Amino acid sequence: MIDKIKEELGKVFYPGKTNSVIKEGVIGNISIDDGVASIELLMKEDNANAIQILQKSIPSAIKNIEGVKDVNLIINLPKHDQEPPKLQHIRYILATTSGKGGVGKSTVSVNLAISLSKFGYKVGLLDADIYGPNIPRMMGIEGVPVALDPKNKDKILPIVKYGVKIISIGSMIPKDAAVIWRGPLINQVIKQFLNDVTWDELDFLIVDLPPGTGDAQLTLAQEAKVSGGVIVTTPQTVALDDAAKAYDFFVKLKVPVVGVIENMSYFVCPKCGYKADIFSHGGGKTFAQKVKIPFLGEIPIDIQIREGGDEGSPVSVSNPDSVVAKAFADAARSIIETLKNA
Ligand SMILES: Nc1ncnc2c1ncn2[C@@H]1O[C@H](COP(=O)(O)OP(=O)(O)OP(=O)(O)O)[C@@H](O)[C@H]1O
Repeated sequence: MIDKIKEELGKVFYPGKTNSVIKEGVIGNISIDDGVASIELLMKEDNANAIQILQKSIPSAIKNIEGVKDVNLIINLPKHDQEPPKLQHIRYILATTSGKGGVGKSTVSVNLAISLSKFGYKVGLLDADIYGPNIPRMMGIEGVPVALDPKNKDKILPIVKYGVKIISIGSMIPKDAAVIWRGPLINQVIKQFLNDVTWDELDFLIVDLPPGTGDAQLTLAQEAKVSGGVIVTTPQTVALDDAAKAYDFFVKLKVPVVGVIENMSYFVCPKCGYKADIFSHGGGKTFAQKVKIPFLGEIPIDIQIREGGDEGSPVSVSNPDSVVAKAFADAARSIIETLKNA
């Protein structure tokens, strides 16, 4: 069967090249165990676009071979001799990510940032979701333009709201403008947001990454030493499958993962108190236990969260004593503990 797999892989083009993945030399070990074909992908370049294409094209090329029930693609990124630099003025960089979109990653980022700021820490929030920058709306700074730093015209001043210093591409482009970003531009924006913003001294910089395993993740991990990755997921299987991929990518990028947070974990009817597990329940905790990382808690589906996000007044500000605001604060506390013990 392995010969047949090799034959099929010989027909899969390496993205942007005229050679197959076999000829490009990016296929490592191939094995079969109980119908699951494990294929090692030995990337020679940090090319998130190529990885994303191959994550689809390789499994689809071999999944119809007789006897193949499933495909497990093991991605190896190229080795970098140099460690990413530690940004001296920032004590901890936290990166929030999710496998799937719309699971509440930005909601978690803003509420963690506000919780940390309320504990007395100096906090920055970098919106690296270049394709869908939601942070300005959620933090109530939509339409507020960024300004150059009068003390250093090469730098941009972050916008301060709820005690958090914020930078987002959403503050630099007209609202509703559709932006087409290619990999190198995304890299450039993230580099500039890290280095050309007057953050001053920060205890925490929270980086809200786009969903998935793309250029933003790669660039961040190369440009700065990330202290901890936070995975946000909803409890249903499709979201958890993608969360596992996001976790795997952090591991490949040598980003220590400080925990998983299960958002939209359950719903309690405000009228009758009935608890419904709309998207199932508990998968985030099970996943955290499986890969041995801290579980940061369950955030219920709550109308205050959605309203707070839409109105630019996150629940940690508008209703700090609510169950959900306390859950975000508890998650922030767990992260601090993990970082202190690292
Ligand atoms: N626990 C929750 N209860 C109710 N609404 C929520 C909850 N979490 C998030 N939402 C709402 O769901 C929507 C998506 O959330 P959010 O933008 O945080 O997701 P995301 O994962 O960052 O999405 P994207 O894929 O755009 O990056 C928002 O309207 C938000 O207010």
